[in-house]
Amino acid sequence: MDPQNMSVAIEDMFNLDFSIPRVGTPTLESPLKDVIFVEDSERISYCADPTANDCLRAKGMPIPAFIAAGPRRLLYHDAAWTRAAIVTCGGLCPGLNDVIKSLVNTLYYVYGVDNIFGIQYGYSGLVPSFGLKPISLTPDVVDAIHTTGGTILGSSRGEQSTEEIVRTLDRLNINILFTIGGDGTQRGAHDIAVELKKRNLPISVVGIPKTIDNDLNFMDKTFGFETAVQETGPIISCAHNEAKGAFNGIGLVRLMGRDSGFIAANASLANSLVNFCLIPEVEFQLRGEHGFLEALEHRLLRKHHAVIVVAEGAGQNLITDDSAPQKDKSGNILHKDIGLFLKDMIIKYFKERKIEISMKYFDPSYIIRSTPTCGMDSIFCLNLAQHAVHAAMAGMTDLVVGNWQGYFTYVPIPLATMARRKIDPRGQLWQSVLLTTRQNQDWK
Ligand SMILES: Nc1ncnc2c1ncn2[C@@H]1O[C@H](COP(=O)(O)OP(=O)(O)O)[C@@H](O)[C@H]1O
Ligand SMILES: O=P(O)(O)OC[C@H]1O[C@](O)(COP(=O)(O)O)[C@@H](O)[C@@H]1O
Ligand SMILES: [Mg+2]
Repeated sequence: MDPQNMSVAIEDMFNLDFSIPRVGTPTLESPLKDVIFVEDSERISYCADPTANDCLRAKGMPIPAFIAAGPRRLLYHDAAWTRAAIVTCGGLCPGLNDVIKSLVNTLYYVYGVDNIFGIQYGYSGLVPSFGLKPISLTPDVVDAIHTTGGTILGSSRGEQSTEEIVRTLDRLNINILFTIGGDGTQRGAHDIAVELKKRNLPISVVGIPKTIDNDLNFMDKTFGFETAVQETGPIISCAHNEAKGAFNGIGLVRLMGRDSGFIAANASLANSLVNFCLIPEVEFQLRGEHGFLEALEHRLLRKHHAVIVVAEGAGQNLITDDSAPQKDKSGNILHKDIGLFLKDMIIKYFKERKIEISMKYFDPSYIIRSTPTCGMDSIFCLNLAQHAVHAAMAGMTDLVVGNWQGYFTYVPIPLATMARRKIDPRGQLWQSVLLTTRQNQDWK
């Protein structure tokens, strides 16, 4: 089993439905030549261990497995008549433009779809009262967009009426909607797919999962994550330089990670200059024998410098101000700022102890997420988009493209969004962070 994935209990795995719905029966011969078509019966097992699967088989139990991604021999949508729309929602993430470009190129060059529309500013672009007209997308328009960060379509948060979105898709004669976004976006995409089914409208809704926090379920990684980790390199290096450049220097770096600390944990491994990594999944105390501040003091006495990486969702239980919890327009809880809180607490603690320190604080969150992708991530975006187009043309709907143990998969949206993926404190990733930072050496 995935040692990092605590979110879905193994006993619940057997009750899950891995099948992907279709908007209709595919009957059209695919125009693709010289490719290896994938049958719907081809599966990617959830559990990589063949012995475990044999055990399940022997007991007559179902083997949890994803439908394999890839081109289908028979299509539902007729390329000549197909009108496809692409929307990007939620926060920015490296790779949005790579995905848009690859969707357009695959639709246009591989399948021959030449009516492709970009929906502006997220789901608001599908609500007429916002007055945002779809823009026409061609290979020429998207030619070099992968070299810039952000999204050429714009994005947004905030609730929009599913009925209105569906009415717009119907009025625009859209056959396929590609939704590039995180858990919120894909929940919205599922609502759209349900409403389309209710109205008997054969429009495929296919998601490409975006989350810089890497917290979507049933996928090993999401696009942009690798770039985000890479982008932390120069910043952590600067924090280290600042920390070493002064007696008792402290470099404190706050990274994104609302509820899951994957960026912070992986950044601590990729840049093994980090001495303390704090994540939402592992609670800690500030003061007392087992407190973080005592541990930091212990470290400073030994080495006279320290680099701390804190994920934005870490230590929320420590911030006990009376202000009401805040939410963003999409209903996501806005965490209190653990970075600034820790900075103040550290300064106060050492002042009380009359120990001179030099505190340097870094918050690179928006710098990291608005950059273009790095090499492997660009390839990942390209592949995700190609598989999204294969699924859509075959008439599949209500799915996101995933990647599981190196294989591309089609994941039903309700599965991908049923729970948030988090770091298992007993799993290999966190254990490796502890071995690398050796933070428990100071932190008893
Ligand atoms: N539970 C939900 N059901 C339907 N739509 C949702 C839901 N949560 C968010 N959305 C919509 O999806 C869009 C993006 O959601 P958001 O949470 O901001 O970003 P992300 O997709 O990155 O999680 C917003 O327009 C939001 O209204
Ligand atoms: O400031 P914004 O635009 O609301 O976005 C910030 C949030 O977006 C996130 O990056 C999550 O976005 P993802 O959907 O990409 O996972 C959080 O880590 C962060 O709190
Ligand atoms: Mg989200």
